[in-house]
Amino acid sequence: MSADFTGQVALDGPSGTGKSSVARAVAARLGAAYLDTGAMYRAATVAVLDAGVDPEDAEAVAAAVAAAAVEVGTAADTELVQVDGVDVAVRIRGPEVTRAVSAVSAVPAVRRRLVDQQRALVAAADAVVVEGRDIGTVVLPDATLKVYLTAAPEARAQRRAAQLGLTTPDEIAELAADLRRRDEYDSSRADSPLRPAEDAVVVDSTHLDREGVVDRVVELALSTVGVAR
Ligand SMILES: Nc1ncnc2c1ncn2[C@@H]1O[C@H](COP(=O)(O)OP(=O)(O)O)[C@@H](O)[C@H]1O
Ligand SMILES: Nc1ccn([C@@H]2O[C@H](COP(=O)(O)OP(=O)(O)O)[C@@H](O)[C@H]2O)c(=O)n1
Repeated sequence: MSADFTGQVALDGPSGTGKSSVARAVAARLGAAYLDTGAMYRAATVAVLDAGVDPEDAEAVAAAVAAAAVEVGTAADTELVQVDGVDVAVRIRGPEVTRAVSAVSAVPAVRRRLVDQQRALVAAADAVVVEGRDIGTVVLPDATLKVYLTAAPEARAQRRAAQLGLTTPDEIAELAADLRRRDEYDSSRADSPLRPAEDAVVVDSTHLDREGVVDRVVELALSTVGVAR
């Protein structure tokens, strides 16, 4: 049994490496809460699009996000994502939001607002798994365990295509291009770029199945139990 883990697991990495599915399963195994910070940036993007704002207009983006109430749940077995009380759990995964989310999440005022919210949610939990891009580097620099998930670009594109039910070569090429564009945007932005924390354990999931990655992260988390930090 693994009920005795307390603390925070930070799980970072680029798109399609398995963060969401692994983080949820690890949280369930550890009896921990789960926080999907990408869902928060996606929900903020819904607010920006609904306000009719250009996602590249940083000032207008910051104002639109400041005026919206973004709410996410922290249970591993349900997905609650709301903007101003409206359920957007399905909409945040659509192509319109995916295209605009990197521009919205590069705006420092947006990040400050959501990071404050993320830290408050984390503080309310004895044990929590938090996934994103900057959890180990910025949001929780003292996390109990930091894992950085990687996978070969082809594997990531294939997984995402299967998840979205895309089959034609054109659709898959467009998706691979979108992953490259977001990798580049997220890694090169000035505020909180995507990169592994110095003390993160890097796990390459290219040749591991999902359960293999979950086992590895749970094992790493349990190895921290009883270890003073
Ligand atoms: N190790 C793995 N091998 C194969 N497929 C995986 C693996 N990990 C996750 N997946 C699948 O890949 C897709 C993308 O995973 P997801 O957790 O959404 O990634 P991320 O949150 O990093 O974007 C999902 O359909 C998921 O079930
Ligand atoms: N902690 C985080 C999480 C996500 N993001 C941004 O939000 C976008 C969507 O995150 P996500 O985790 O839902 O993306 P996928 O990996 O599911 O495609 C990323 O491409 C980043 O631009 C971020 O900047 N910081």
